[in-house]
Amino acid sequence: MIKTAISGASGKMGKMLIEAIMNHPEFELVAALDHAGSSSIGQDAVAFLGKESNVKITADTACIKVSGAQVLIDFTRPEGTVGYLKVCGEDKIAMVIGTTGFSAEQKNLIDETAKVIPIAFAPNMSTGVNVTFKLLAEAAKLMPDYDCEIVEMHHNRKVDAPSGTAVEMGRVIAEARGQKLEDVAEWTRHGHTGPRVKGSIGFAVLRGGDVVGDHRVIFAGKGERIEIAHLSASREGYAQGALKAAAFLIGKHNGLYNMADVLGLKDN
Ligand SMILES: NC(=O)C1=CN([C@@H]2O[C@H](COP(=O)(O)OP(=O)(O)OC[C@H]3O[C@@H](n4cnc5c(N)ncnc54)[C@H](OP(=O)(O)O)[C@@H]3O)[C@@H](O)[C@H]2O)C=CC1
Ligand SMILES: O=C(O)C1=N[C@H](C(=O)O)C[C@H](O)C1
Repeated sequence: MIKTAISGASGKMGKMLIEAIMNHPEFELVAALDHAGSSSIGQDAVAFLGKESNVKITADTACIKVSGAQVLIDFTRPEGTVGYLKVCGEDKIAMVIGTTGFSAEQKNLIDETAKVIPIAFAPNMSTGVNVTFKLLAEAAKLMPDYDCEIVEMHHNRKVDAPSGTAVEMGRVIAEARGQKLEDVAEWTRHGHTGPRVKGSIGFAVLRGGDVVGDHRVIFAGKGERIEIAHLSASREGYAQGALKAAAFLIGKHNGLYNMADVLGLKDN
């Protein structure tokens, strides 16, 4: 059994992960965390499923080690992840990080912590999105002159934009074209923008309702367009991917891994 701790236990992904663990024969929930101000502190971690367990949601990060957790799965906020990185780095506990919206400095901290523990870090843990990254790299190479635009839509509670997935799609496309995303990204357009900058990658962000996560990449050329889209109908795929990542980390050397490593999608 893989002894697993979940942070952000009362969040949308936290609950999805706890449910996935309860239904998985190889995983055991040993700790559930949330931030000190959360109204969930002290509640049974599986109460939302109408069940009872001996795991109560706590803000006390010491419980990760005390519970015997082998891995912490974190879907929270960057500032929360930073705190958990410190604890897991000190206590030598592997981490799966699904949180998005990190600054360059915070990403650097993930890189540094991966020198002392194994970390799987990905803005999207679904198989479909990670296969889509590969399709996008191929499309970008085959259509170097096509205008590329990335459109994403998410629910009205999402706090970071563009989504981590959309940014990663942009990075994959830019790198396939031998560019750096920061050099070619058009993050927003408003007012008299002038004509489209050749070679740029444009982003459009939509927010509304309970949309789980839609990503559409458009390659537009003369008289034609190719669109590659991924649509999530539930969070199940993200949770199952995170459990695959957690299982992958057990026994792995320190280092930073992504879902291509976990799913065996790396080019040889
Ligand atoms: N990699 C992937 O496949 C996916 C990534 N994500 C990312 O995961 C993250 C969480 O998404 P989601 O579950 O939808 O978000 P939610 O807001 O539903 O859940 C986040 C959880 O983290 C808690 N939290 C907030 N601030 C902190 C903090 N400083 N320290 C610790 N915990 C904190 C929240 O508490 P409270 O509710 O009290 O604020 C809540 O319990 C986002 O960054 C999202 O983009 C989401 C889906 C898939
Ligand atoms: O916040 C979300 O909901 C999601 N966040 C991730 C992202 O920013 O890419 C993954 C997915 O799109 C859902």
